[in-house]
Amino acid sequence: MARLLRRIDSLFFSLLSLGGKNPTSRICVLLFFSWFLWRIWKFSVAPKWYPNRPKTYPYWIPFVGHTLSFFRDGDGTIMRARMYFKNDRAPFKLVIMGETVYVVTSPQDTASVHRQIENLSMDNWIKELMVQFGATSASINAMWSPKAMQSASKEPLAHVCQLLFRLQLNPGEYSNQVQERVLRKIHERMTWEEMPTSMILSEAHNSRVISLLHWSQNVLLQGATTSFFGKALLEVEPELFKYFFKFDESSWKLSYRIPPLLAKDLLRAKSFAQDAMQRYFDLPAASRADASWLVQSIEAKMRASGIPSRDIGRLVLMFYWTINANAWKSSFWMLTYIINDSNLRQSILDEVTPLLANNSLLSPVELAAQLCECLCLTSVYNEVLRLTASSVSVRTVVGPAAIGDLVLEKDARIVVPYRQMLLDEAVFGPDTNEFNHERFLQNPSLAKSSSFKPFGGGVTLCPGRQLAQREVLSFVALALCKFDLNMGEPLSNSHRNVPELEARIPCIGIMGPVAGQDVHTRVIRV
Ligand code: HEM
Repeated sequence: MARLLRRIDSLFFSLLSLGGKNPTSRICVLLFFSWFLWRIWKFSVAPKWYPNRPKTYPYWIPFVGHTLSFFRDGDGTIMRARMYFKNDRAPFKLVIMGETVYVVTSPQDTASVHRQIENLSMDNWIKELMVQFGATSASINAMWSPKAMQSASKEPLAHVCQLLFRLQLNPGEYSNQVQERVLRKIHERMTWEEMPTSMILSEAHNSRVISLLHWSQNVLLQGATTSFFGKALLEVEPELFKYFFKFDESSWKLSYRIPPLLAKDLLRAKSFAQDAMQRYFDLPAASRADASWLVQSIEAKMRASGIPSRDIGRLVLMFYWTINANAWKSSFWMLTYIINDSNLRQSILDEVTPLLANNSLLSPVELAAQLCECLCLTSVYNEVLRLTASSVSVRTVVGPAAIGDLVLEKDARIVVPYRQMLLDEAVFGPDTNEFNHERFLQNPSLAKSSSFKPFGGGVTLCPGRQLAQREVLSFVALALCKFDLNMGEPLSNSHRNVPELEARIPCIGIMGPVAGQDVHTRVIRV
């Protein structure tokens, strides 16, 4: 050891003499030497010194780490890191804006993250999001502080809200009520007369060319917004969807705390949507009596904790985002793939037409339940989720925690990017980057694979997964059976037969198409 130190010492002085007498060159040499030592230590010595810590994917600039490459192409960065470590799928470390982020890419390690409920917590991330959503510290304290404990179980209000969501959405009486409302709304909107004019690109007798993007957005958001919030929210702000979509497109900047100067688009859209929410919560309760049990219960508990309308609006926008960010995108991708393949479309029509012919006998919930039994339709749904979900779970290490033999640093962040498993060739086959509607049909057990987790897992497993599947399948079946859909002639450069998936921008749910790309569909009244 002493010899090594003497060598470094003499190397240091030889390098310093290289800089000559000029102070600037001496500083440069010194900086280079320090950087060189840092690299050797960080990526050659430390991994051997601490074999029980996850390895760091090498980077060039301290603090900056992988930030730039991650924001340019998050998924690509994670994949390159996985390949650098010979695809052994052991957890590894990235450095993003100076912060340690452990990345977990195997089903076994994901299950281990889900099991360590006490020491790997989601709370810090939710608290940060609340700050990013602009709630005051007094309201955030009210959501988390012991003073605001709401229930006999002594859980903070933030956890009570999570429980309320699960109660409303997990199968049971409350879930039936909300599903009935959402699905009925979707049925009402899927008629020739109810097509919003904003999505119609051209019109002739009994035939229209429409934007598939706007159709899926409009129907799915109308259904969920009026069912969860009642009529008043869209009456208070008829332009809400426009700003919500702008917000959703740039919402990744919020999750990654991008400075306000580089996030003006996000901040403008967010403030507009929050203002609408505040005006909604300022209305007398009687004019919002048709809101869901969930929204009424959350509001009552927040008011009881002294949270004002302004902050209720800010916090509830987070919930609105969770409810509305994903299902319309799955609907869009499903219809896109189906109308591009006439054999597939016919197979699905063969399955669903008899069910819709009995439509008058079946309630929307009963119909949706039967659609979920259609093998071809659900295989397409699963394949769309597999190919387009970029879902992540985010946790913070708050107590002693390990994954296998690897010990995790306290306060570090853990990210589980499920896409790394959803595209695993060893599980899903060599054509894993392609849409293959027969994949789940030929091998139904894939839907139960531990690598197929588009809805996350553990205690935070998405409680909205049943509603999501039912609304998406209802929309797709109604679109195919009530209209004759064909690929429309392109009316602008935005048309693509199959748009590109926006996989570069970090996303924490279903990915949308690249901005400006759409599908122009000819819809004929039948
Ligand atoms: C295709 C559609 C959807 C996808 C892919 C999806 C995905 C996810 C994922 C991956 C999580 C887990 C996040 C984590 O572990 O940290 C999650 C949580 C959640 N999702 Fe979904 N979701 C979808 C639709 C919905 C819908 C329609 C609703 C509500 C109506 C909903 C409500 C929630 C809620 C409340 C949570 C938080 C659960 C908790 O923390 O306890 N989701 N979702």
